Amino acid sequence: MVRKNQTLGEFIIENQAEFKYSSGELSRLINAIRLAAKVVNHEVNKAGLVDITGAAGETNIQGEQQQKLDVYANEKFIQTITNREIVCGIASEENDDFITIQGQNKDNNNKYVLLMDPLDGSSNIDVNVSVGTIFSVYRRVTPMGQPVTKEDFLQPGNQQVAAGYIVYGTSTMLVYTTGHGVNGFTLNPAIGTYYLSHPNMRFPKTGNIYSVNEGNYAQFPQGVKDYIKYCQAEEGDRPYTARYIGSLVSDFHRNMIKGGIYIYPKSKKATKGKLRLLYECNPMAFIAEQAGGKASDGFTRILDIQPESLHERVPFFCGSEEMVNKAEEFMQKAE
Ligand SMILES: O=P(O)(O)OC[C@H]1O[C@](O)(COP(=O)(O)O)[C@@H](O)[C@@H]1O
Ligand SMILES: [Mg+2]
Ligand SMILES: [Mg+2]
Repeated sequence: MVRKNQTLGEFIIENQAEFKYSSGELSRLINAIRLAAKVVNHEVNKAGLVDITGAAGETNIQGEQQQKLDVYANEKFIQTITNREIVCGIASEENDDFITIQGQNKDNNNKYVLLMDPLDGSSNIDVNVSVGTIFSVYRRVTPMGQPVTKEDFLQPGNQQVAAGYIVYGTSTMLVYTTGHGVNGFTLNPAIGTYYLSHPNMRFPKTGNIYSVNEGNYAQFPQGVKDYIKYCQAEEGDRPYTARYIGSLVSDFHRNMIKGGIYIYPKSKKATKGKLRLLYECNPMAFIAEQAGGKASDGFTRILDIQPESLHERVPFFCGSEEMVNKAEEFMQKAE
């Protein structure tokens, strides 16, 4: 049941009651994510002060320089969720391999695995531009009691039981779905409580915003070049407006509210695109579809792609349904 300004805690409890067989584990997991996000939010708000600025000095498996806030957020989410024994495994952008979580009695009786991008939009941390956290949850496929395996993480996105993101922007919001629509909660920092500020979020069917890093234009596939030219043409309701923050979460959030499309295509330097299927594209695609939007790699529905490795990348076209359809049309035509 949805009531405006309901707190996130109330929403979780009231919505769990709707699922007769629910054991409360997913609710406890969302609660733990809510808590970890508050801790990380506190540090994000200090970005710019010496101790939290700049590189951490390590390179992650993506070959990217880890920022101090990448490492901090990763540790806080893993710690908060491990301490509460709610999942049997965690995979993160910042960890080479998945982590097995055992209960106090060394058992493996938790049924969910969590995949996450602890800090999204890392290039924006030190320049005071909004960043985020992205998460995705699956039921394990291996039998209870056994340690998790890669198979528990390499599930197609259409098997997700929950997905969401936190955007640390002008305000801090937690937006998530459990497959029954998308709801957004804004944090009141004075009292540390999230309130339901955006019930039942929906992507407008179309819009006039396109988000793509045009600096890579020369390297883009012909279909993407043609679609960008289409967006810029002086015809009908075009030209559209170009908006690109460089934080997937923030660009997605704006486009979900105003109507728009975000594209991170493959290019000569990024032959598979840049974004990671498991903890960036799958969760955002699940949210997009639950909000009436669409997500593909230009041809195939993101949620139907069978993952092969933890950190694999895919091209990403996501946003208002009619705009993604149009972009796909150009991709197919240029094939
Ligand atoms: O600077 P580029 O190549 O446009 O890439 C920006 C994209 O990369 C990302 O920063 C990748 O995410 P991380 O910051 O989590 O690595 C996205 O948030 C963003 O949309
Ligand atoms: Mg990211
Ligand atoms: Mg990241």
